Amino acid sequence: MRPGDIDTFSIERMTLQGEGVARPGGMALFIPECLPGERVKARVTQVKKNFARAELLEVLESSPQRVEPPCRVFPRCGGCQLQMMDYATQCHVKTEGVQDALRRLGRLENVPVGEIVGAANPWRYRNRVQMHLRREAGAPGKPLQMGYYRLSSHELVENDECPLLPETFPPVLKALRRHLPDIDPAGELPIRHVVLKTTTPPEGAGEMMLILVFSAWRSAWRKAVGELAKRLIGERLTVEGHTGENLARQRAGEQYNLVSLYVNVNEKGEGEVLGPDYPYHVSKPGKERLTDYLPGGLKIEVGPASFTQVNPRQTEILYQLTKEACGLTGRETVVDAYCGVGTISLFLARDCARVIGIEEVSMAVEDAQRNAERSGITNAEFLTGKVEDLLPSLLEREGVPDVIVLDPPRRGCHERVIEAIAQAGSSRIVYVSCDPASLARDAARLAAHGWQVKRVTPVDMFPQTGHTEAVCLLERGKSNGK
Ligand SMILES: C[S@@+](CC[C@H](N)C(=O)[O-])C[C@H]1O[C@@H](n2cnc3c(N)ncnc32)[C@H](O)[C@@H]1O
Repeated sequence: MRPGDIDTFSIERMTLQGEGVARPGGMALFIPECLPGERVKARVTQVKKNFARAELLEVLESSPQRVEPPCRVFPRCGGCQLQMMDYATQCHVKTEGVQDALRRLGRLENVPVGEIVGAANPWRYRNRVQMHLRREAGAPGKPLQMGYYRLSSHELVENDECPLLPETFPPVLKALRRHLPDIDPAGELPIRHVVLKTTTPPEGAGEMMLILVFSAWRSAWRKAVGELAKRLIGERLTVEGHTGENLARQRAGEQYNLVSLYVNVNEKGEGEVLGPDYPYHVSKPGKERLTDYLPGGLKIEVGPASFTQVNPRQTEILYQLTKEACGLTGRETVVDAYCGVGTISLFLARDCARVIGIEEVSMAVEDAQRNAERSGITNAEFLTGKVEDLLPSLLEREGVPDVIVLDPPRRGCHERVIEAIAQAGSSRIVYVSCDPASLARDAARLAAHGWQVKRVTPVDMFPQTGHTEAVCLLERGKSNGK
C-alpha cells in the first residue's frame, strides 16, 4: 500500500473518532466517515509502520445505520465525528469504545461496562461554545470571520447555525458579526476567540455571558468594548461597579438575554482558549455571574473562568449516577477532587457528613463557596490549588475520607494523585471521566495498587461527537489487571 493508491475496502469496526477501520493485508487502515459493514472506495493518504490512513471517495455499499448529516459543514468543522450514523448506533459505538479502551489500553479484564445512557434529545444540548475569530487589521469594511477550526488545522469553518447549539446562540453571534466591525472598523482590537455561555432555568430562556478573548490588552480599548457591550446587551448596565440608567441603547429587535460581557486576555498563541486575566467587564446590575440550576433545586453562580458541564440534561443523569456510586448513608466524609464550581460537592452534601472540594481555578472556588452559602449548605468546604499538590497533605492532615470523587479534565489524574490515593484506605473511588483512554490508564494504575473496577456506566454527554463521559466505581479488592 502506498500514498495515492485508490482501492475498495470493507469496514470492520469504528473508532470513537468516527473513523472506520479496514484491514487490508492485516494492516489497520483508518478511513473517516465510514460505518462498520460498509464497502467503500478510498484513496490512501498516509502509510506508517503499523497503520495507514485514507480519505473516503465513495460509499459503494452503505450501512442501514447511515443517515444524512443535518449540518451543512459536517465533517469539515471538526466538532462532530458521528453525524453520519443514527443515534442508536452512535450509542452502541460509544459503549464499545469504552469497553475497548479498558481492555486494550488499561489491560483490564472482566470490567462490567453498562450500556451508555443516551440523551433524550441528541441536538441543541450545548450550553457553551468557543469560536475562533479573525479580522484583517487595516481592512475597513471587511467582515469578520468566526467559526470552528477544521480538524487538525487552523482553517476557519464558519457556521453560526451549529445544530448542537441552543436557538438563542445564533442571534448573539450574528449581532457580534454586525456590531464589531462598526465599533472597530480598522480591525485593531486583537480578539482571537469568543466564548458564549448560557444557563438552563427550569422554565424559559437562560441568561447568557459573552467572553471576548484578546491576545493583548490596553486600557485605551475599554471605550470600544464598552460601546460594543451597550449595543449587544442594551438596557441598564454596570460598568465596573457603576450602574448607569439608560446608559445603553436598546437592542433593536434582537431576541436574547445577554447579561454580561467580559474581556479575557490570553497572550499565549497555543493551548487553552481562555487566559488567566479578566481586565474589564460590563454587565447588567447584579449579573456579573450567571445563575444556573442544578438537580435537587440547587442554584449555582457561574463566573467567566468557571467550568460547568456542557450538557445540562445529561448532567442530571451523570450526577445521579455519581451519587449512587458513592453509596452514601449520611455519615461519610467525601473528597470531591477537581470540583469546578462545587456542583458535585453540593449535590452530595445533603447525603453525607462532610464534603471537601479541591479546584485549581480560584474564581471557581469563590463561586463554589458562594454557591454553598446561598444553598444553606454548611458541611462543604473548598480548597484552591492543584489536586496533586493538595490531596497528599489533606489525606495526612484530615485522615482518609470514605469516598474520593475524581472528575479530572481529559488528560486524567497526575501520577501524584494516584500515588496518594493508592496509600489511602478509602472505601470507594468514584471516577467521573470525560476520556475513556485516560480513565483506562488511571484505572489500570489504581488496579496495580489493589483497587478493583466494580462497574463503569458511560453517559452520552456529547451526542454527534466521538466524546464519551463515564462514571467508574472502584473498591479495594481483587484487581481486574492482567
Ligand atoms: C471536568 S471538570 C469537572 C468540574 C466539576 N466536577 C463539574 O462537574 O462541573 C475538571 C475541573 O478540574 C479543574 N482542574 C484541572 N486540572 C486541575 C488540577 N490539576 N487540580 C485541580 N483542579 C484542576 C478544572 O479547572 C475543572 O474545573
